[in-house]
Amino acid sequence: MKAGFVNIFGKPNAGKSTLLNALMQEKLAIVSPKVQTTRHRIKGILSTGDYQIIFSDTPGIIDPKYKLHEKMMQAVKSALEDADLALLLVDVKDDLNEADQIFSALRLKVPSLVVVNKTDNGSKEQIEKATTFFKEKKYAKEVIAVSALKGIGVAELLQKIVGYLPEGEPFYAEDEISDLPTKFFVAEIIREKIYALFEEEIPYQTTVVVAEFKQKSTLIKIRAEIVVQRESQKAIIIGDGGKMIKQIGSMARVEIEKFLEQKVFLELFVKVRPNWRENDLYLKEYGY
Ligand SMILES: Nc1nc2c(ncn2[C@@H]2O[C@H](COP(=O)(O)OP(=O)(O)OP(=O)(O)O)[C@@H](O)[C@H]2O)c(=O)[nH]1
Repeated sequence: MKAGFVNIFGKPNAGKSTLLNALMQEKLAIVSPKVQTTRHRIKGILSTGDYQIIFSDTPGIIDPKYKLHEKMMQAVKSALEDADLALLLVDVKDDLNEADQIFSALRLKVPSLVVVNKTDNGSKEQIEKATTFFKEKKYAKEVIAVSALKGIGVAELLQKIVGYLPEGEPFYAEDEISDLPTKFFVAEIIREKIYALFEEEIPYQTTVVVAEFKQKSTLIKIRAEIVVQRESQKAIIIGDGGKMIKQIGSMARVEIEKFLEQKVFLELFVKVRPNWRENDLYLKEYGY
């Protein structure tokens, strides 16, 4: 039996969450075309009869600009210290030198595999160039090209990962897929819909908290709060005659029901918490 911890690093938008979901064959991490969608370390636990891998998706590596960013980077740093293997993810079209600088600066002590992602989106030459480039780097044990989105190369990557895991007993029960509470995933699904429905700034000003999660006879009643920084943002989230918040609610409900495999009654409220991104108490309350 093999068991170990694998952490996924990379710049915002490299496709870390998509790769985690592809490896897990389950949607755990939310995905959006906007950068900095992931704010926490999300663990996905993949168990078979032969191995258990505990994957951890990290927020993209960035320079902290506000306190929420600092918390996000602490999540990256804490991930550096506790893995058996690191996956360094890079978009095939990214600036390779810049990615190299970021990966070198991590000073990883654990073995790492460079994963060149989005091969469906790159030419043969680009894929080869990126692969050759990273093969020469000291920190790269191996370089693997994948498309997380299309699932190309993901099974091969999984095989390689297992090869680097230490022998050991599983850390979690076989039916656990994450160490994060269900409430967290529900809030994340709602947050994903906000990323999908709103332009530029709104998603970054917003967080979601599940205030109530109750099993009633035939359904689960969920009350969630969408937290924004200003009244004007509240008005945008609600929309004309409540149009937008209804849309968030109906999109999120469909997906939450799929995730929980149960009928859900979802109530959404918007709360204004001035400057929550800079406030330690709020950040703590919202799980950062
Ligand atoms: N074409 C293509 N797009 C991909 C692939 N993997 C991810 N994407 C897209 O890239 C965007 C970012 O993907 P995410 O998985 O959210 O990226 P991330 O690295 O977790 O991003 P952060 O949360 O900002 O750190 C999304 O629009 C994905 O659909 C891929 O293999 N091919």
